[in-house]
Amino acid sequence: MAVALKATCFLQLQKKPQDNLLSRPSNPQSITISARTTFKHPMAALSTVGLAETFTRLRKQGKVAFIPYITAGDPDLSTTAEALKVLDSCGSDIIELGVPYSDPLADGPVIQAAATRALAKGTNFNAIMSMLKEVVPQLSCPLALFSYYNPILKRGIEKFMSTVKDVGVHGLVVPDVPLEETEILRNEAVKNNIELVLLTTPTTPTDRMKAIVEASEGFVYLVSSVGVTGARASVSAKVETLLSEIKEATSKPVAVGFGISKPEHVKKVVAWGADGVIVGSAMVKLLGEAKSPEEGLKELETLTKSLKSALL
Ligand SMILES: O=P(O)(O)OC[C@@H](O)[C@@H](O)c1c[nH]c2ccccc12
Repeated sequence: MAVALKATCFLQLQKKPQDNLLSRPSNPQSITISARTTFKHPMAALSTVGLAETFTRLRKQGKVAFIPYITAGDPDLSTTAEALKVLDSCGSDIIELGVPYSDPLADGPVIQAAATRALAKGTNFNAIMSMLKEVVPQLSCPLALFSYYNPILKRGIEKFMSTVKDVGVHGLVVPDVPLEETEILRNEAVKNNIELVLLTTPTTPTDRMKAIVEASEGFVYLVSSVGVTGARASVSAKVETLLSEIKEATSKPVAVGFGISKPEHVKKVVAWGADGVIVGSAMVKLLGEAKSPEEGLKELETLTKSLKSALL
């Protein structure tokens, strides 16, 4: 609703731009437009809101963030572009987009297979960036890029960060960067106004968890269970304790991922106090294993709506 309201306000302001550029809109909910503002796309101004700000807005509304993950280029990049729009229009609050990698150590069979298919199709970082340059201005929710550490080092941290920023990405998740090396990554991320999200797990020692939540930007990613990504029959009850321990250490929002694939999983994690729920493998499976891209997109929409409705 809030996004629709803001979009409506924004579109109203758009009606006669020459009248609105300098006037102060009467409705305090409307966005104040300065003479310097240039309009790329009616929703473009909305996508300038980052991860932390998104959580702040949702917290004020008493809402929990719905955060889907998909692998770029699976089944192909044009379907990825459409999937981002579907996920956005179905009410995703943040979207995680994975850069396919040949050695995805933290991923289970579903996302590993997606990465293999995407790489086999020739998906590469530059092609993903070109796609995002077109698609991000059409999204109303922020994007968090998912990449393993090695491709970032190979491209050069500075170059990687500035390229990602240029296409309008707000966040970055690097699941395999050692905490000791996040400082370098964080410095470059901050320079480019990118929010570097760090992960804590059920086996992370308390002191290390505290250092992670202290350094994490945007939100804290709580990995719900040991092992790799993949839909589970149920979400570990340990998440409840882990969430309260983290919330004692920080007021930053905490989103839970790994294994979440059904509405009942979402309800449980919300009841335990999560600020966001992350769903990856269940989404990736639908997109990558469907008979056609169109069918995959339809199934993606159905699953997103059913999981999102569990949040309301
Ligand atoms: O796939 P799952 O079990 O729904 O978990 C989310 C996960 O896919 C996504 O956040 C993710 C994709 N690749 C990762 C690697 C490490 C940690 C997390 C991830």
